[in-house]
Amino acid sequence: MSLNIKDDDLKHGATLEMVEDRGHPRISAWDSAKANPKIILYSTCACMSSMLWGFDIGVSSISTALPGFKLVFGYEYNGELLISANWNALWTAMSSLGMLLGSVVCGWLADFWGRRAGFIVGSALSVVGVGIEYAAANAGTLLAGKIINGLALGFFLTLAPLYASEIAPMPLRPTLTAAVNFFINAGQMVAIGIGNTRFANLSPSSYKVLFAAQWAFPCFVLIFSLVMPESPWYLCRNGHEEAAERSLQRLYSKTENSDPAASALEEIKTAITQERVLNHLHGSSTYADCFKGTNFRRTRISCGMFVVQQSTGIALYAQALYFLGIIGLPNSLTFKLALAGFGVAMVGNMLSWGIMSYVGRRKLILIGIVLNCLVLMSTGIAGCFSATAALYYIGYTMNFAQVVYAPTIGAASWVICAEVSSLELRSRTQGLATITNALTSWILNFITPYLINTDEANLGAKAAFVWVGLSLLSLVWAWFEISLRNFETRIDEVTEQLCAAAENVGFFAIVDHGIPQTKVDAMFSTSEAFFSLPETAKRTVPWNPRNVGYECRSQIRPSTGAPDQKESYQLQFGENMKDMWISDQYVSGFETKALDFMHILQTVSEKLMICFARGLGFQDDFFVKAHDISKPNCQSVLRLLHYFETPKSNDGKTYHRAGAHADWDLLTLLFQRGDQCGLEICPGREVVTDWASGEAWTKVIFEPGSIICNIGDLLMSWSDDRFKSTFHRVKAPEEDGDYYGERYSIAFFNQPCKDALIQGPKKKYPLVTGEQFTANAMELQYKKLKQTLAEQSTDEAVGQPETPEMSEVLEV
Ligand SMILES: O=C(O)CCC(=O)C(=O)O
Ligand SMILES: [Fe+2]
Repeated sequence: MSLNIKDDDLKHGATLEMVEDRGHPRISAWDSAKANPKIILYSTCACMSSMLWGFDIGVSSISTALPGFKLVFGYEYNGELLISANWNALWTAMSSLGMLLGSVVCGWLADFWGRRAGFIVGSALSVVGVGIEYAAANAGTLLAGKIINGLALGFFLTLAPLYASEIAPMPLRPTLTAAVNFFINAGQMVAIGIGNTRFANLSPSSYKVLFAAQWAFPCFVLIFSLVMPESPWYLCRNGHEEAAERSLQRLYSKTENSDPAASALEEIKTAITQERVLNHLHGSSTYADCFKGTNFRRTRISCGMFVVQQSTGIALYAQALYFLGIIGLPNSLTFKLALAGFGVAMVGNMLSWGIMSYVGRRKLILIGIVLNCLVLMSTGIAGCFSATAALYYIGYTMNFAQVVYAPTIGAASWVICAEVSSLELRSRTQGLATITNALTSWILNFITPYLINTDEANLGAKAAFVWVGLSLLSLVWAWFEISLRNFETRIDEVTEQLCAAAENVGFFAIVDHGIPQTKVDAMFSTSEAFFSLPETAKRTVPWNPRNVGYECRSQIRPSTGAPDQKESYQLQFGENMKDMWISDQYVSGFETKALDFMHILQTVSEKLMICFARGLGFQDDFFVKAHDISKPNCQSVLRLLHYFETPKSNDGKTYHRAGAHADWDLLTLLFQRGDQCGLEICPGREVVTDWASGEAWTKVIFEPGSIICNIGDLLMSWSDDRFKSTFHRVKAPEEDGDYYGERYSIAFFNQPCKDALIQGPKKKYPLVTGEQFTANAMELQYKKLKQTLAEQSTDEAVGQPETPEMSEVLEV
C-alpha cells in the first residue's frame, strides 16, 4: 500500500497533505473515469437529485417575479404589485427549515434502512410537497407544500454527496462530490429557462407549470432508486457482505487480470474493522463526539463551509431575479442574464474539477472569498448611484458573480465537507453540515427580502454591503480555521490506512511526502563523497556503542552469523555526536547537510507518529514528545549505507548484504538510490522476541520518489504487538535478476529519548525507559550473537570483522 503525502505550501508553515490511495497503483482521475463508467453514471444520477434544490431556488425566485403569481399571492403597494416580505421570507425560510429536519431524519433513516430507502422516502415527500405547491390557492397552503418539499431537499442534499463519495474510487471522489454543486446550478438554470417563457402569461398556469416541472426530479430519483446498487459501505457496516459484493460487482467491471470489486470489498471491510477498532479505542461515535477534540475542528470546518457559502452572497444572488426587477431592470434582460450566469457557473464548476488537482482547497476558498467580496463591494457601490449604467452593472455582477463563486467556493466547499469528516463520524458530520446549510440559508433567506424590499429597508443593491461584511468575517474564519492540510483534516483516514499496513505487513511506502528529490539526491551525493574517502579518513569517526560513527564489514547479524557486506556511517542529533562528525577538510559542509536532511526526515516522521499515536489511543503528540530531537539525550539515527559490489563468481559462499533482521526503533524511513534493488521482507511475526524462521521473502518494489517505511520493535512492543516489526534483509545477490553492483541506501531510525517511558496501552510488556529499551535491544542482539557464534565453531563469516567488540553490539 502507499500513502501520498503532499506538500500544500501554506502560510502556516510546512504542512503535509496525506491522501490514501487504498492500495491501488496511483492512477489519475481521468484513467479512473475511463475504467469506471458505471460508477460515474450512478453517482451522477445520485447528484442529479440535488438539482431539485437548485430548481426549487430558481422556481421560488422566478415565481415571485411572475405577474401571474403576484396576482394570486401579492398585494398592491404604491400602484405596484408586491409580494409581502413576510410571506416571501416565510416561504424561503420554511423550505430551509424543512430541509434541516429532512437531513436529520435522513441521517438516521439512511443508516438504518439504507441509502436506497432514503432516496425513496425523499422522492415520495417531494411528490406530495410539489403536489401541494401546485394546488395551492393561498399563501398558507403554498407554505405547507414548500415545507414538505424542503424535507425532501434535506434528504437529497445529504444523500447525494454521501452516496457519491461512498461508491466513488479515490481518484474520482473530489470530482464526483463537487458535481453536487454543478447540478444545483443546472437546476437553477433549468428553472430560469422555463420561467423565462412564462412572463407574458398572466394566469396561474404561468407559475403552476414551474411547480409541476419539479415533479420530474422526484420521479427520476424514484426510478433511479429502484435500479441503483445499494451503498457497499452501508451493506458492509450492517453485516450484509454478500449483498455488498453484489453491489460492488454492479459498480466495477471485472477484467482478465483484476477483480476490482473484490479488492474494493476487502478495503471496505478493512476500513470498517479499523473504524470499529478506533471507535472502541475512542469510546464511541455519537453526535457528541463531533464536538470533541480534533473532531470538533472537523465539524466546525464542515459546517463552516456552508456558512461561508451563504455569507459570500449565495442568498443575495438567489434573489437576483426578484431584486433586479425591484431596482428597475427589465425582466427580459434579467432572465437572459440569469440564464447566462448559470451557464457560466456550470462551466466554472467543471473547471473546478481540474483546478482542484493543482490548487489546494484552502487556497481556492480564500481566493473565492476575496474575489466575491470585491464583486459584492462593487455591487454595493453601484447601488449608491441611480444612473442606468449603475443598474446594468448591478444586473451583470449579480449574475456573473458565479464566474468567481462557482469554481472556487461553490465547488470546493462540498469537497472539503466530504473530505474533512473522519471516517468514523462521516455520516454524522455530513448531517450536521447539511443542518448548518439549512439553518444559515434559512436565516439569510429570511433577512434578505427585508433588506431589499421597497416596502421594508429598501436598501436595493446597497444590501450587498451586508454580504461584504459577512465575507470579511468568513475570510478571517477561513484563514485561521481551514488550514486544509489534508494531513490534519484527513488524519483519521490516513491513520486507518497506516494502522492497517502496520498491523498486516509492517512495511509501507509513502509518496508525495513533500521532500524534494533534489534534497534526497544531494544527501546521496554527500554520502558517496564520504564513502569515497580513504579508509584512514573514515576511521577518524569510528563507530562506538552510543550507536554513532563509521563501521565497515563489522556488523554480524544474529540471523546469518556473518558480517554484512557493507560500510555505514551513523549520525545523531544530540550529545552522542560530539567529535563524531567527519571533518570539513574531508567532506565540506557534511554536518550541516546531514543535519538539514535529518530535520526534514524528522518532520515527516512526526506526521506518521501522530497517526500511530492516534491509532493506538494515545494523545496525538505522545510519540513526538518521546522522540524530541531538541533534547540532548535523543537517540534517533541517520544511517548512510554503502553495500560493496558482490562478485558474480560462484565460490559457494553467501555474501550477505544486510542479513535478516528487524529494526529496533519506532519507525524507519528508508531511501534507495535508483534501481539498486535488493530489499526483501518476510512478514508474519507474532511477538517481539521471536526471530525470523519463515523462508518466504517478498521483494520490495521501490517506486522512485517514495520513502519505504517500516515499523520497528519499539513500536511493536509499544503497541502490545499490534503493529508488526517485520524481518527484512538486503538480499545476497546470487541469481539472475539480482543486483550485484554497489548499492547506496539511507535509513532514518526514530529512536526514543533516553528518558522516554515505554509501555503499551495494554501493558503487555513492563515499563522501560528509552535508555533501557536501547540497552535491552543491544543485549538481545549480543546474546543471540554469542549463541550463533558458539554453534558455528568454525568461522564461516565472509571477511573478518575488523573490530569484534564493536560488531557484537552493533545492531540496527
Ligand atoms: O539498505 C537497505 O535497503 C536496508 C537497510 C536496513 O534494513 C537497515 O540498515 O536496517
Ligand atoms: Fe533494517
